[in-house]
Amino acid sequence: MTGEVDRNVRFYGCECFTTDNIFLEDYSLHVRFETEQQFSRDYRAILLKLGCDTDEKYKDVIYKISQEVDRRIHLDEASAERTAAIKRTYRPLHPHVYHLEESYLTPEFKTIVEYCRNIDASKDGLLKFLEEEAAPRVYRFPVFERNFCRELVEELDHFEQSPAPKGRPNTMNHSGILLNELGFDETFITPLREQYLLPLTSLLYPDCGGSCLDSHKAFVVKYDMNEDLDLSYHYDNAEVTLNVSIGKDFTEGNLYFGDMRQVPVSEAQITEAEHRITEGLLHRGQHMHGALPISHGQRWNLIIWMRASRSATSCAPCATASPHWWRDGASRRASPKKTHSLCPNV
Ligand SMILES: O=C(O)CCC(=O)C(=O)O
Ligand SMILES: [Fe+2]
Repeated sequence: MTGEVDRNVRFYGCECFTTDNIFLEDYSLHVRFETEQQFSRDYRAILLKLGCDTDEKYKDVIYKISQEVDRRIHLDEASAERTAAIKRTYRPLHPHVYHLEESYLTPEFKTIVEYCRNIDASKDGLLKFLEEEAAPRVYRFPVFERNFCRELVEELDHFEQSPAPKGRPNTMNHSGILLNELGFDETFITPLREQYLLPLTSLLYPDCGGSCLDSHKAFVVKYDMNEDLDLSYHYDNAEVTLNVSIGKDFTEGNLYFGDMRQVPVSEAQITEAEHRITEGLLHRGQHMHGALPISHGQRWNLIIWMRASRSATSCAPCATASPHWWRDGASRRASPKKTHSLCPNV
C-alpha cells in the first residue's frame, strides 16, 4: 500500500486557488473574483441586499479581497518563513509527540487497520468494526489514546503561548495551528495517512479517491468561548477528511452534515455527530458540514484533509462543474457561473 503513493506530493491545489471561494466575513458570503467587472456583475446586487450599501463599503470589500488574494499568492513563502523561525526558536514541551508511535493509537483502531490490510478485507467486513453515524458515509472510531491526546494538547498549548510565529489553518477559522509548520508532517501525519488511514479509506471511499490519497493538510482547530464558537457550513479542500476530537473540555459544538450538493443548509437534511475526545469522524471532504457553537469550555480537534492527486474517479470536482455555494441557511446565491466546486475552506 505504502509503495503506491508518492511521498513527495505537495498538498494538491487547484488553479482556482487565487480566484475562488473567497470568504467575505462581514457578509458571510463566499465569492469568486476574477476581475472587478465580473465581480460587480456577479455580486454587487447580492452585496447590496446584505447591507453593502455605500461606495465606501464596496471599496472595503474589494480591498479585503485583494488582501486575501495576496495572502494566498504568498502563502507558501510566508509558511516557509514561519516554519524556519519555529525551527530556530521554538523548544517543544513534549518532543516525543511529534513522532507517531503505535502506543498512541487505540487497540480498536489498530485492529481496524489490521483488518483492512488483510487481502480479503471488504467494506462490509470493515463496517462491523466501525460505528456508522446517521449521516451517510460518516464513520466513527477511537483513534488516539487519552494520554496522547492530553500530551498533544499540552504541546500545542505550549506552542500557542510561545512567541513563535503562527499561521492560521484556513480562512474560516481564526484560531488553530498548522501542524506542518510545527514539524508534524513527515514524522507523524504522513505515516498516519499512509500506513493507517489509507487502508481504511481505500475500502470506504474508493469512488472518492480514497485508495490514492497522496497528500494532506493537517491542522488543529480551536474553539473557545472568547474566540470562535462555531464553524460555518462548508466543504473541505479534500477528498476525505479525518476529524479527531483531542480536547480540552467542552459542551456541545457538534459537527453537522448536510448533503453532497451545495444547497443551502436550510434546504438540506441535517444530521449531527457528537465530538467525543479520542474519537475520529471520517467523512468525504465534499460532504457539506459545519460545527455548532460550543456552550462551554474549549474544543480542540485535529483535522486531516486528505487529497488524491491522480484519482480518475475522484470526488475532487475539478472535473465536475457545479455552481458555487450558499452559506448559513440564507438563500444567498453566490456565483451563478459554473466553476470548480472544490477549494472551499482554504
Ligand atoms: O470543528 C470541527 O469539528 C470541524 C472543522 C472542519 O470542518 C474544518 O476545519 O474543515
Ligand atoms: Fe471541514
